[in-house]
Amino acid sequence: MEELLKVNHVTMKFGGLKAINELDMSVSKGEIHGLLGPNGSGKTTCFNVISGVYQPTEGNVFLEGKQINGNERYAINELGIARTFQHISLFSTMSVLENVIVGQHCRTKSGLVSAILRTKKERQEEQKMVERAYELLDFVNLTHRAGELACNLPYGEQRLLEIVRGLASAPKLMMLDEASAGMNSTEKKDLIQIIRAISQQGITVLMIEHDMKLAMSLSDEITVLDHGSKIAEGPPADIQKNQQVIEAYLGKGGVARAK
Ligand SMILES: Nc1ncnc2c1ncn2[C@@H]1O[C@H](COP(=O)(O)OP(=O)(O)OP(=O)(O)O)[C@@H](O)[C@H]1O
Repeated sequence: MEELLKVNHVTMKFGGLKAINELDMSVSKGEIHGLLGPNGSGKTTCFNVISGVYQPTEGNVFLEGKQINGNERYAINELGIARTFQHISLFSTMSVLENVIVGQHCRTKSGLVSAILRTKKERQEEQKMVERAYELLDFVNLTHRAGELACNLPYGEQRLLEIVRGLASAPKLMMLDEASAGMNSTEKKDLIQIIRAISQQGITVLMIEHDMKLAMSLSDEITVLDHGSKIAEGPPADIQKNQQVIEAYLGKGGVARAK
């Protein structure tokens, strides 16, 4: 399959700590790729490097063969990468609809002058953005919440709103950082359908996930980190029986006890 994202020999140091250590990872176009690993193994740092929150200490990140590290976050979003955050990061005092409209910002064409003068072109574009925002809200069954403040939504719906805000930028790659965290089992079932539907739209998904069942059932490919290094990669069936992965999660003592 054609490669969409390439993480090439990336190291990310914080002082003396190597949060990521010479990581190579490849995500193919169209796949759902799980990024797993125990707490503190470097998953979120990896997301932060890919999305431009951090510049890697060493190595490079490529999207469709083009180097993207060195760019600002907004530029990386414009190039086609959207993400959600482990700790929900919405514009909490804006409405649900406004949050999705803001997400489309990097795809708007009208410049500052037309925005101030509110030209016909600008009004038409605004109308299109509202229509598209409603379509996206409908996609995650949040249309009825459009006028509410984002901060008033229940936790699970805030997570969905973060996803559609990301989708609003029409990404090639959607990165989900623990999208199912704090969701109940019904919400998780809905989330699984939503992630599959995102993938069916041709958007590649890279997701950090602590719910093993969810990660194993959704992912086409999985990369596992431990202490900042890649310890395994492959399809879920291989990962589930990989001894190094089992030890990373359970510890050697835990493996012995489980036997
Ligand atoms: N900005 C930072 N400054 C210093 N250390 C950091 C920073 N960000 C992450 N770290 C450290 O890097 C290591 C990897 O953290 P990271 O959050 O990437 O792990 P994770 O796999 O996402 O963990 P979790 O599953 O608990 O979210 C940890 O030891 C963490 O304390």
